[in-house]
Amino acid sequence: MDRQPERENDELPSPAIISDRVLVNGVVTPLTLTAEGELRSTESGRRKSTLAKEILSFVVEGNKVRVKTLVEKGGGICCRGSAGDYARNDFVFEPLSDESRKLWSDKFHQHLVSLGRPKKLLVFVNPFGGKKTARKIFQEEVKPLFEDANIQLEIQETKYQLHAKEIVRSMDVSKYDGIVCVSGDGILVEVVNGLLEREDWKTAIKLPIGMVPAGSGNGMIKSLLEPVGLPCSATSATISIIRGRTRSLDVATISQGTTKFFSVLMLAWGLVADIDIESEKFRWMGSARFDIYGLQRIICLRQYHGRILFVPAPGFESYGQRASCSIDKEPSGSDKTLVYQGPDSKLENLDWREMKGPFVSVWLHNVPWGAENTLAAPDAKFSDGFLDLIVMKDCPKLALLSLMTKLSDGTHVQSPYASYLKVKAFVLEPGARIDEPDKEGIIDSDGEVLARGRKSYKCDQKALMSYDKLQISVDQGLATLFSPE
Ligand SMILES: Nc1ncnc2c1ncn2[C@@H]1O[C@H](COP(=O)(O)OP(=O)(O)OP(=O)(O)O)[C@@H](O)[C@H]1O
Repeated sequence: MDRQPERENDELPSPAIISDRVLVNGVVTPLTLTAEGELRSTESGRRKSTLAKEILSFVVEGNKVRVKTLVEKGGGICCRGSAGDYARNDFVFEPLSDESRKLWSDKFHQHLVSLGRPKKLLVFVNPFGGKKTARKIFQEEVKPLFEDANIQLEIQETKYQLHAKEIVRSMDVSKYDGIVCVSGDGILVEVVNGLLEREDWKTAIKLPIGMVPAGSGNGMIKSLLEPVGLPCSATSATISIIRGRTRSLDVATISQGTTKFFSVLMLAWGLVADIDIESEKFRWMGSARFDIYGLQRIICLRQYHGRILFVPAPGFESYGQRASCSIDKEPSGSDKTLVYQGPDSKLENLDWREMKGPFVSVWLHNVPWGAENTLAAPDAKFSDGFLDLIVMKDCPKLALLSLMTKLSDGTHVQSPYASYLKVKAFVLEPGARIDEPDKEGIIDSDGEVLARGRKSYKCDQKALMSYDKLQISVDQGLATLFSPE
């Protein structure tokens, strides 16, 4: 049976920027550049086919015009309509006259300028992150796309821990339209902390940050790409950066006295922190280390004394009990007041609630995905001004095991053993282990160990904070990310 010619666009047509008859492979073909940036060929005004979803750049080569474009991967009849990944493709055509060539060239130029794409980016590549493939990913998948889009790059490989933060703290931010991290989430956190430790942090933190997944924890980019149906791939991430769309991101300030850490992903204490950090010793297992060590931690389950206090978001006021004591006023920033000190909110005046231990796990999340396979906080939003809090108190081991398997689709938060709520501010008062009271735990934020308690894993190593009370408040939409939408 004859297949009818495919009508790609039964939806409302996008207006044309330019429509003209041109030569394609020696055949006169009607060609249209739409306002949405698609290149289409149109025959008899009826049959349409999309030749390119997006234009990266163009060059005039003699009589011909070469357009560097993106096409939907596997596009065509079988994959039509799926929000798939993209592939690079060159499309060459020959306008029928000099005037026509000039017109096409002007229209392409105007179109590309109108998109407001970044022109110059500082790119961090962490050759050490994840499976140590960042350099290869950058060279083979990322750099060619940026080059095709005529985006100027300044490339900086990170040479040691906190190298990216050091550079960001003193760089000339006015030279760039954004910072790109070809890494895991660790470099993103360094960049945010570096920007907020500058005297000009108010403007610096508005510089858009882009992520290209090349680490073992790629929670931020997964959180950006997954909701729009894009795969968590270097190509999708790079295209999102080229397009130049941005969204704002909440930043949480974790403080202990005058010591501060700025977090964009999560804070964990108890089971999740113990698995995250202590499983390091099984690094050779790859990502299986979390499952294997997780299993061990559940079989020999630890519970911790302690207390959490929180300011619930509207609608979550029934969680916990009214706080039995007031919150101390934060010490003001002493001699370092030039750098960012956290949000201005007067925490001591808010309506605090509390939960008392023992706790199995306390987990705060800023964005939905903690890693590519962990939908930690399915309701988390990038800039709602709240953190999602997941608390596990007493929980049978079998139920905990089944919860572990639900992390991949986020249904663990529906468990009767989990409390899942949104908070505006939070205080953690971590205590000792129930079974061995001379031992304490670990507090982990964005993959960094913030505090190591007495006799905890690698407790002889220095950490930023002590295993003691710490306070968290959220600054709504403080940072900016390159985003697919
Ligand atoms: N050249 C380097 N050598 C060692 N460490 C580095 C180097 N460059 C950066 N780092 C550190 O590597 C850490 C992890 O980086 P990143 O987030 O890119 O990878 P990851 O694989 O997701 O992290 P992890 O392996 O810790 O889970 C960062 O905290 C950063 O400070």
